[in-house]
Formats: sequence, structure tokens, C-alpha cells
Amino acid sequence: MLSQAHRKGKHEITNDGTSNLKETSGSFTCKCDKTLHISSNWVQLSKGQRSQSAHVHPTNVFGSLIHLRTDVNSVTNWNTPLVWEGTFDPVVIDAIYKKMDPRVAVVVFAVGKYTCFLKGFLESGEKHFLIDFRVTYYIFTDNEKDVPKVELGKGRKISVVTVPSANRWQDVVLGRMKWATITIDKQIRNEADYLFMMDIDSVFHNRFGAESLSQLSAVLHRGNYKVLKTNFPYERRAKSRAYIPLDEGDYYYTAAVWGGYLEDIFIHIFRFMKNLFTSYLQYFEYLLYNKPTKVLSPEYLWSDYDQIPADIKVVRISQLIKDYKKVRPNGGR
Ligand SMILES: CC(=O)N[C@H]1[C@@H](OP(=O)(O)OP(=O)(O)OC[C@H]2O[C@@H](n3ccc(=O)[nH]c3=O)[C@H](O)[C@@H]2O)O[C@H](CO)[C@H](O)[C@@H]1O
Ligand SMILES: [Mn+2]
Repeated sequence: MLSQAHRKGKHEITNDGTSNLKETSGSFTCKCDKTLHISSNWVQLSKGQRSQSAHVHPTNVFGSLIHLRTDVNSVTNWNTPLVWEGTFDPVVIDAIYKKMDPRVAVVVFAVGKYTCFLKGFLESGEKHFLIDFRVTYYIFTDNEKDVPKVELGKGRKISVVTVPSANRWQDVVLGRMKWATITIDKQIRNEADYLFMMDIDSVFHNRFGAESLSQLSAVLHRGNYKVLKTNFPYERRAKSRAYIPLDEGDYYYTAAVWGGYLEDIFIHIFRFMKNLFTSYLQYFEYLLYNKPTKVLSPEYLWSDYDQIPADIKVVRISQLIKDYKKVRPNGGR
């Protein structure tokens, strides 16, 4: 059963359903000097692979399962994938991305007492995060000694980046963009194709795989994904720099997990917006006018503080409950 796009051949087949030029042209050039053709032949591959499993599910050109999940939207109103468990075939998706064998950088900060979160984050990441892909965790810390020795899978690395200590947690949270920009430019740009920025105070519980990769990926905030957009807690004062009019704004995203093509987000986000997240609201503004090419459901960042509702079939990462007074240098929130 071939869809319309299949019949038309490779030109409409993208590796992740984005409308990005690099991908719609059917090829993708990695910094690793390989040009990878994402063409209809992956359908062959996926057929072979899936025939080994007991359940064969029909998938569309994006590797999405066709008949499952009618309780959630699996596409945004600007036609990019909205990723939920049960809307993609993990085997197909992995096979598509494995062809380009991308190098993925994960940038995390562990300054001051936040080094206590490293072990849980890294150990669980090694069980669930982009397994069988090339991953480097860039750990920005003021305390290299406290970076735990964690057993890493093949092709996976840890790279420690030293940053100054901070007296105020605000300086770390806001300083992340500035410090990351310097090291991305100096080092990471030569070492990775995709980059994720993540909070460290969280643990992986289930697959967080290649379905998360795209030009610009953002995660729906668990607290607002069922809320009408007129009720999003955006800046509504018209005079504010971060003002978003009532009829605008697609989704309310979290700033604790996001990512994309390294070069692209370096040029558009890091290099020109070193202080993007000085205001969380500027992040929304950016995503409003530069729409994500992949939206990830709140499965991609849940929280141990919250009950798990019926539409969340899988929690992939969850934010830990923490004692803010204990872990932050100046306490408080
Ligand atoms: C899940 C979520 O909505 N996260 C947001 C929320 O997180 P949180 O309240 O969870 O913020 P947080 O304490 O996790 O701080 C964000 C991150 O900064 C780093 N860090 C922070 C303080 C410090 O002393 N040392 C250190 O390394 C660490 O990587 C941490 O994960 O609010 C923050 C600002 O208040 C940021 O907007 C976070 O993205
Ligand atoms: Mn956090």
C-alpha cells in the first residue's frame, strides 16, 4: 500500500517529515562528509526489518504508524510531525536516521550542587537515549572531580567543559546560552550534526530515539498541552519586548529540552541570541516565528511532580523532584 508521496518517488520523501530544503531534496550532508540519500529505498529496508517482528504495522512515508492513536494529533497545523508513542514505528525511524549515522551532542550544565544529578542522567541516558547512535554528552561544570565515571556504549563519549562557579542559580540558568555558544563555536561544531540542550535534573525512563531528531525540535510543556492557546501563560502586555498577541502562539513549549541541526541552531539561536533565554518568553517568541520542524509530546519531558494522564502512554524523561533550597546556591525559585 503506497501513499501518494511514495508513488511520486523520492522527492517528497523526507527523513523526518520536515519541509526543509536539505531534506526534501532527498539528501542530507553531514559534517562527517557523507551525503546520505533518504529515498524510497528505505521502505525496502523497513519491510525486511519489520517482517521479523510479530506485528506488522503499516507506516506512512514518515515512518509513522497509520492506523493507531486517534486520541491525539500526530501532525501540527503547519504539517510537521507531532510525536507521540504509537504514532511512529521505532524500527523504521531508527533505520532512516541510522543511514546518516548522525553525531548527536547533548549539552547539559551541572554547576555547583547540580553535579549530583549527573549519574542518574547519564546512566539512564545510556539505557534509553538514542541507543546505537553516536552521542557525546558535553558536561559544563565548575567541578570536574564530581563528574561520575559512567560506563558508555560504543560510539558514545563524555566531554567535560569547565565553566566558572556561580553564586546565584539565575546566573547559571541564564548563562547557559553564552557558555554553550563559546564551546559550540570552538569545539562542538566540528564534532556533531545535531545538538540537544537539556536540563540535568532529570532521568530517562524509556526510549528517546531518532524520532526526536529534526532541524528544530521542541517539546510541549506538560502543564499546558491541553490548554486553549488564549490561556497560555505568555506575555500579554502589549508594551513588552516578549509580547505575544492573544490569537498567536501555537503551543506552549518547555525550555528544558530542545534541539536541532547544530549548524542551524548555532547560527540562528546561539550566535545571535546569546541571551535568548534571559526571558523564557523570548524563547516562545522565537518558536512562534520560527516554527519547530518537529514537535515532541510531553512524553519527552514529564515531571515526577505530576500524575501521568491517560494520553501519556510512555514517559521518556522525567524531571526529578528536588529541594530547591538544597541544590541552588542562593535557594529559592
Ligand atoms: C522543566 C522546566 O520547565 N525547566 C525550566 C525550569 O526548571 P527548573 O526549575 O527545573 O530549573 P533548574 O533548577 O533545573 O535549572 C535549569 C538547569 O540549569 C542548571 N543549573 C541550575 C542551577 C545551578 O545552580 N546549577 C546548574 O547547573 C542545571 O542544568 C539545571 O537543570 O526553570 C528554569 C528557570 O528557572 C529553566 O527555564 C528550566 O529550563
Ligand atoms: Mn530542571
